[in-house]
Amino acid sequence: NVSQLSRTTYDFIVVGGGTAGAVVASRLSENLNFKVLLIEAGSSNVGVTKSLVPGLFRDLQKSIYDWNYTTVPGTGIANRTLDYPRGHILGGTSSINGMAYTRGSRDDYDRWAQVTGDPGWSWDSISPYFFKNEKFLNSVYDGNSGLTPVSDPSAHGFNGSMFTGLPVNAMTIDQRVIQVTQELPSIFPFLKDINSGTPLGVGWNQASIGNGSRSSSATAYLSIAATSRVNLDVLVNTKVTRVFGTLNSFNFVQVADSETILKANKEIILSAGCINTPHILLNSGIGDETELTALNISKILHIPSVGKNLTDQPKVSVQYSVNSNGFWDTINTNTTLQAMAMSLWSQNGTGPYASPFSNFLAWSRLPDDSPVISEFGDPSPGPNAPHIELFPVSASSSATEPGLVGSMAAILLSPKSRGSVTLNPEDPSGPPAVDLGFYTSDFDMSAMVYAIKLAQQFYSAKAFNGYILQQLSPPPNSTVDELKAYIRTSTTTVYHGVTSASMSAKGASYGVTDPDLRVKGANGLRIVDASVIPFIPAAHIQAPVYAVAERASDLIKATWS
Ligand SMILES: Cc1cc2nc3c(=O)[nH]c(=O)nc-3n(C[C@H](O)[C@H](O)[C@H](O)COP(=O)(O)OP(=O)(O)OC[C@H]3O[C@@H](n4cnc5c(N)ncnc54)[C@H](O)[C@@H]3O)c2cc1C
Repeated sequence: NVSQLSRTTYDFIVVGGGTAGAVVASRLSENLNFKVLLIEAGSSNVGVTKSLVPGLFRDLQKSIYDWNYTTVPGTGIANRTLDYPRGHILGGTSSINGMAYTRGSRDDYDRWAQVTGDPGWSWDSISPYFFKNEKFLNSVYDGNSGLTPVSDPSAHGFNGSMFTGLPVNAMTIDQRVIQVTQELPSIFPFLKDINSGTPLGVGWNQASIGNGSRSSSATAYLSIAATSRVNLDVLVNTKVTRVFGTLNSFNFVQVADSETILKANKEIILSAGCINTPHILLNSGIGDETELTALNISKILHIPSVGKNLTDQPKVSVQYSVNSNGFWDTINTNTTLQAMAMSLWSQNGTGPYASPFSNFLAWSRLPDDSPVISEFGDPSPGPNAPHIELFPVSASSSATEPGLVGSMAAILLSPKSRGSVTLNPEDPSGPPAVDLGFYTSDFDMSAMVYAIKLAQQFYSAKAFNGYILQQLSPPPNSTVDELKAYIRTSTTTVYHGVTSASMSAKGASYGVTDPDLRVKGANGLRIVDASVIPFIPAAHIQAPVYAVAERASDLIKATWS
């Protein structure tokens, strides 16, 4: 609580104790001369058991641990709205996410370096930060099929902060997935390690789970730092409403429901995530001047890119009836099994609840001679980067429709479409308008049609004979137009929003921060979270965010040491 703080002036104030913010606060407070304040709008993660149990991660959505955003109706998705969860708890979205831990391709980061003019963002430069983030655990897989999940040890850190590892529970289709890589190696080659920098093929999933429990930025970076360092204060249940100061020294923070103004002598670091960081900036008068004026917000800095270019990856599911109960559906439909799973997890972190949603991820590129690329161009950063991700799940894509169903999620990793975060004119300080812009680019729609066909190819391998009975949705033999209609009416998202306050090259006429993540034109204000990512990587986003936060911490320390 603000009134309990022993001081109101710090060296650094980190706004948002989420994935990135917890890392930055923890790393900065390693220097005992720095007084650091971390402000989180949500509650503490301590005692929130559901956040620790991997198999219960969906229960955190639409709870008090979620900001509960909803997108605006999307023209490309049949005017539907989508839920847009964001973590409202220490650890932020890393405390509620699906825990897949993937870095993307080396080409993704080399493009970041190229567009920002900073070689420090290249794959070779940022890789040490991936290693610094992770403590890869050798886990034991419980399958009796003779399979052993594999990874490449040279691609991993073993002494970092956050637990990562391979699957521990055998799932119904594991053996068949491996058979697909043997049967169709030219389309679905086996990939030894999904985090090697060249993620093309089918590999064992890696997740931010250790000893059966979720590892979040709060459990990994804050639990020890916050309790043992007198130079780090953590405020929870405290919402920052705006930041202000002079352009030479942007160093004051205002919070809701308090008269107290907090001051950062050195820097304010905004880590409120891809929706709330632009929301705070806009409410602070940093954004497009015309749009701010229309909302009666005094312009402090004209930066038109604030809230623009929001990028996310659309997801569609292909569903099948299958002849045996899948791993998750068996549990999701049976309360006795659920109680047993919880009991096993509570005793020693084992059992089905110690698992993420899928044991495999598959990545693929559109062929070089694809008509989709010749017609619309190639938005991917290079030949090592997949356009499509598939993850096969031995369950329905929706926990609310369980049964004898298997599904394949098809994700477009390299969308061309862009959305936005804008203030609600009726209530600028209330929830912003989140527009994902899905399928406003024709590339995305055509690439998603290809992705569905790729998913069908996967499950039509002989390896699935005797398991897959019938394609349920989209209807088998759908025409391209029917597939497009299915895509529009069933697309959801993987919640990987980035780029809403992007970094760009020094002196660039677009972008919000310089490559060192300082807001252009405002001394003392930095952004460190998913918003600054200049192009979405072919990845689930937490590992990239962790690497950004680790590097940013070093940049900030170097500035002030
Ligand atoms: C349901 C779901 C599943 C996902 N699954 C995966 C997955 O399996 N793998 C993966 O890699 N990624 C996944 N993601 C995405 C990934 O977790 C996020 O992209 C990433 O964690 C974002 O990190 P961040 O630091 O930018 O923001 P966050 O982690 O969201 O941190 C922002 C923090 O700031 C706080 N905050 C916001 N506004 C204020 C304010 N005004 N005042 C004070 N505090 C504030 C928030 O409460 C939050 O704690 C998933 C996301 C969701 C929603």
